[in-house]
Amino acid sequence: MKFARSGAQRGRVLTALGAIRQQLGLALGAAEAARRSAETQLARLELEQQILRAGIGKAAGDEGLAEALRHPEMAGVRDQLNAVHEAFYADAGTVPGRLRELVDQLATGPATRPPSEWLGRTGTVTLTPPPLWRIGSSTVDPSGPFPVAVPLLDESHLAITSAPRTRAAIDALVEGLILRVLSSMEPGAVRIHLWDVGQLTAVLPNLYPLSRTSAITTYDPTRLEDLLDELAGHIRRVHAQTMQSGHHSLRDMREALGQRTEPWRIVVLFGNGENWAPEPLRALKRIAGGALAAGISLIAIDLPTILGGGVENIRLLDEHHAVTSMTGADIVVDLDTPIPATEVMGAAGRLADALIARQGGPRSFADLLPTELGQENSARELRAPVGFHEGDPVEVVIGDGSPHALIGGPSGSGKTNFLYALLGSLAARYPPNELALYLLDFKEGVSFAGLAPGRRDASWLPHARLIGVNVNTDREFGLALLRFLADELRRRSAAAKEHEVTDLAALRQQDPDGHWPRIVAVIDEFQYLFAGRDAVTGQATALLEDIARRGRAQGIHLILASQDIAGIDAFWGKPAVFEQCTLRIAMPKARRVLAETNNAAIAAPKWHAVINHDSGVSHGNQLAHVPDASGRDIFASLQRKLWELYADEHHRPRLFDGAHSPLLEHLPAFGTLSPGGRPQALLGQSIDVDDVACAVELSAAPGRNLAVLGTAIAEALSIMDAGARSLARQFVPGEVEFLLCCLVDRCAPAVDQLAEILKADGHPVDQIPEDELGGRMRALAEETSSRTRMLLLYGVDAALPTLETKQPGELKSGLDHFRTVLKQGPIKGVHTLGWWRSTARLKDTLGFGGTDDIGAWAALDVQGAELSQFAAGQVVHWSPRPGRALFFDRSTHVSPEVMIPFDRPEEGIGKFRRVGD
Ligand SMILES: Nc1ncnc2c1ncn2[C@@H]1O[C@H](COP(=O)(O)OP(=O)(O)OP(=O)(O)O)[C@@H](O)[C@H]1O
Repeated sequence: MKFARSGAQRGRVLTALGAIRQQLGLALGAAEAARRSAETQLARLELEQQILRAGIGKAAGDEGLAEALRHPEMAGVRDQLNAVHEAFYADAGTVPGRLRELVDQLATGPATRPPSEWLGRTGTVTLTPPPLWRIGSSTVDPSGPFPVAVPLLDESHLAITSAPRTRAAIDALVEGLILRVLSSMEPGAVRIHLWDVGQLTAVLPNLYPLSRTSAITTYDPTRLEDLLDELAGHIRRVHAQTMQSGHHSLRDMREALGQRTEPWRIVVLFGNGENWAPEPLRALKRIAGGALAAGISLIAIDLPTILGGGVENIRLLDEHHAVTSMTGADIVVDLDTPIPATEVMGAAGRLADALIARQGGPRSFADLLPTELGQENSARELRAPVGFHEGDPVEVVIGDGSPHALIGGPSGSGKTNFLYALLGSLAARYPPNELALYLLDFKEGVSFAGLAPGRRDASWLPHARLIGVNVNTDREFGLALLRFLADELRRRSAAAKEHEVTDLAALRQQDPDGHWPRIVAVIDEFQYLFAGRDAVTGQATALLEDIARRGRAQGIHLILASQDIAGIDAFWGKPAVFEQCTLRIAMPKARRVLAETNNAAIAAPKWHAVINHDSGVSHGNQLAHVPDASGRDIFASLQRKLWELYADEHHRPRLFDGAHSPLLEHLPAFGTLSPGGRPQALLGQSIDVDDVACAVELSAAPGRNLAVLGTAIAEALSIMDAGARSLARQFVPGEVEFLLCCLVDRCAPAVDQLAEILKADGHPVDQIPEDELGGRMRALAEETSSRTRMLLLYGVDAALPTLETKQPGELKSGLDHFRTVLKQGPIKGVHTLGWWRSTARLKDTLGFGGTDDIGAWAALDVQGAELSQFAAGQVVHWSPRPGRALFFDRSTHVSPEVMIPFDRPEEGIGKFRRVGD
C-alpha cells in the first residue's frame, strides 16, 4: 500500500518535471529566435550606418557594402534608405525657399537688403524693430543660397566665437550688423556701447564718426565696472518704470503706450577668450538675464561664458565662413562680404550728422506738447515729458510707483520754470476731468498768478482749481490746502470702501459716472509751512505725512518744491514725507534732493534737471534739458488754447492772493445774504481753500456781541463796516436800527459814510453824540423795542471816562448801563459791535463780570498772550501782522482763526453799493 502510493507520487513529479522542461525549451527557443532577430536588426542598422557614413551614392560602388547588401537578411535595407533619403530631400528642397520667404518677411529694409540699397540713409522705424538681421547666406541645394539672419534688440543676445585671424572679419560682421540696425531705426533710437578688453579707442574704428554723438559710447578697457554699473542701473531703472506701469518688458510698455520711452541699447563686448574674474562675470550674467526686457542686447565676442536670456551663437570657421545656432552645426554660413571701410565710415558720418540734426539745438516748450490736446486718461498714472536728453524726451511719471515729487534747487536754478514745463505738459495731455491742479506758491512774487484770470489776460488754466500766491506770510493757507486734501482723501477712501476697491483706477472702473480726477497739489517753497516752532508747523507736518502716505492709492499727489531742503528741520524729523517722495527732481547744484552719494545735480548744466524716479539713487538719474516754459507768452499761448477748449465760467480757479485783501462785495457769501434766518455779521475772509467768510451770528442768545481789539484803524473800520453792511442786507427796512457812536475823530468820515450806506438801504440810523452815550445806554438797558438794534461803538475806550461818571442823583453810571446792555441786550435784540483799542480797556469795560458777554472778538495788533483771557484761558498763538486779524467766536471755534479784513475803499459811497445794484 505504501509502495503503491509512493509510485503514484513519483509519476506526478516526473510529469511535472517534463512539463517544466518543455516550457523551458519553448522559452529558450523563443529567446534564441529573438536574439537572432535582434542580431539581424543590429546588422541591418550597422549596415545602414556604414552606408550613411559612406554616403548613399558612394555605397553602390563599394564592393564590401554591395556584398553585404546582397545577403538575404539585408534585403530591403537599400530600399528603406532610399525612401527616407528621398523624403528628406523632397522636404529639404523646400527649406531654402521657406527660409528666404521667412527672412524676407521678418527682416525688412536695411535689416536684410544689400547695403547698396540703404547705406548712408537714416532709418525710420520708431516702435517695432525687425526681429532678424542678416549676416550672410548659405547654400544647401541647387535652388541657390538662402539668407541667414540673427535676432537682436528685444529678441536675443549674440555670442560670437572667433577662429585664428578672424578679428577683421568679426569687426566687419559687427559693424555690418550695427549699420543695419542704425539705418533701420530712427536716429537716436539705438545706443551702442563698446568695450574691448584689449583696446582703448579703436573699437570698431570704422564707426568712429558716430562717437561724437550719443549713438556710440566707448568704454575704457580697465573700467569694465563702469559699463557694468551703468547697464545694471539702466536695467533697474527701466525695470522699475515698466513694472510700475504694469508691464513686463520695455517692449510690452512700448506697444501698450504706442510710444518709445527709452532707446534700445546694443552692448558690444570684445573679450580675448579668457574668462573674466568672478565678480564682473557674475555682474555680466545678471545683466544678461535682465537685459532683453530692458531693451538691451549684448554682442559678446570671445567671452567663454554662458550668458543668461536668449542667446544665439556664431562660430567663425575662417574669415568668410561660420556656423550659427540659427542654422545648426552642419550648415556653413557664408558671411556677407564686408562693407568697405571707407563706405562704413562715410555712412557712420552721415548717420551722425542726421542724429545731430535731429537732436538739434535746445528744444522748445512746443516740443513737449502732444499733437492733439487732452487725449490721455489718468486712471492709472500721469505721464508727461518735461525735457529732452540728446533729442529724446524725458518723462515724469506720477502714479503708484512715484506718487509724490520733491523738487530742489537754489534760487534761479529754474524750479519755477520746471514746474511750468511739467504743468504745461500735463495739462496739454490730460483734460480737466482727468487732472485737477492745486497750486500754491509761498514765494514773494506771483509765479502762478498768470494761471488765474487776470487783468491783462482773461484766460485761465482750466485744470487749476486753486491758485494761491503771495502766501508767504499766510502759512495758514498752506494748512487749509492740506486740510482740504486730507478731507478729499477721506472722501475718496470712503467711496473706495463703498465700491470695495483699493485704488483710484479700480474706483474709476466701478464708478464710471463719478468725478475722480487725479489731484496734483504743487507747493512751491513749501519750507515756509515749517517756518516756525508753532501749531501750524505741527499740523502741517501731520497732514503732509497723512497725505503722503495715503494719497498714492487715492490719486492725490504732492509736488513739493524748495530752494533749500537741507534746512527743513521739521522735514528731517519726519522722514515719512521725504520717503514717500520717490520722484526727485534736482535742479543744478541742488543739495539733498538726490541720495547722498549721488552727485549728478552738481554736474548738471544750466537749464537742466536730474529726473529720478527711484528716490534719488544714482541708477535712476535721467538728465534732461528743460525748455524755457516761463518766458513771455510761452505758457500763456498754451493756456489760451486750453481755455478755449475747456473753460467753463462756473469753474474759474479760486485765486487766493495774500497781497490783496478781498472786497466784501466779491465774497459769494455777501451776495447771497437776504432777510430772514439768523442774522450774521460777515467780518472778513477766512483763510481757506474755499472763498468763505468769517461770520459771527447775532441771534437772541447771551454773549452775541462782538469786540474788535487793537489800534489798527483801517482794519478795525473794515471789520465794523463789513459787519454792519452785511447785517443790513438781512433785514427789511424798519426791522433793524443802527446806532452809531464814533469816539475817534479820525474815524468820523468813515462812520458818516457807513451811516449813508445804511440809510440808502432804507434802515434808520441814529448817530449818537459822545455826550449822549450814557443816556442812550440807560435807555437801551431799560427799554424794549420790537426792532433789532445794532450798536456800533468806535473807540469804546475813549468813552469810558464819560461813561464812568454818574449823573447826580443816579445810582448807576453809563458804564453800568453799558454792562447791562452787553449782558442782557442780545436776548432783547440789542447787539453791540464795539471797537476797543486795548484789551485792558475791554477788561475795564466788563468789570468783574467775566468775559462771557463778549461772545466773539477780532484782534488786530494785540499779542496772543493778552487774548487768552477772552478765549476760555487757552494759549493763543498770534503774532500780529498788517492786514490780518485773529478771529474767535466761542460758540463755533475751538481755537481762534486768522482772518483777512476786507479792503475798504474810501473814495466814495459808490463803491459800497450792493452787489448787483
Ligand atoms: N530752461 C530754461 N530755459 C531758459 N530760461 C530759463 C530756464 N529755466 C529758467 N529760466 C529763466 O531763469 C530765471 C530763473 O528761473 P526760475 O524762476 O524758474 O528759477 P527758480 O529756481 O524758481 O528761482 P527762484 O526760486 O529764485 O524763483 C527765469 O527768468 C527763467 O525764465
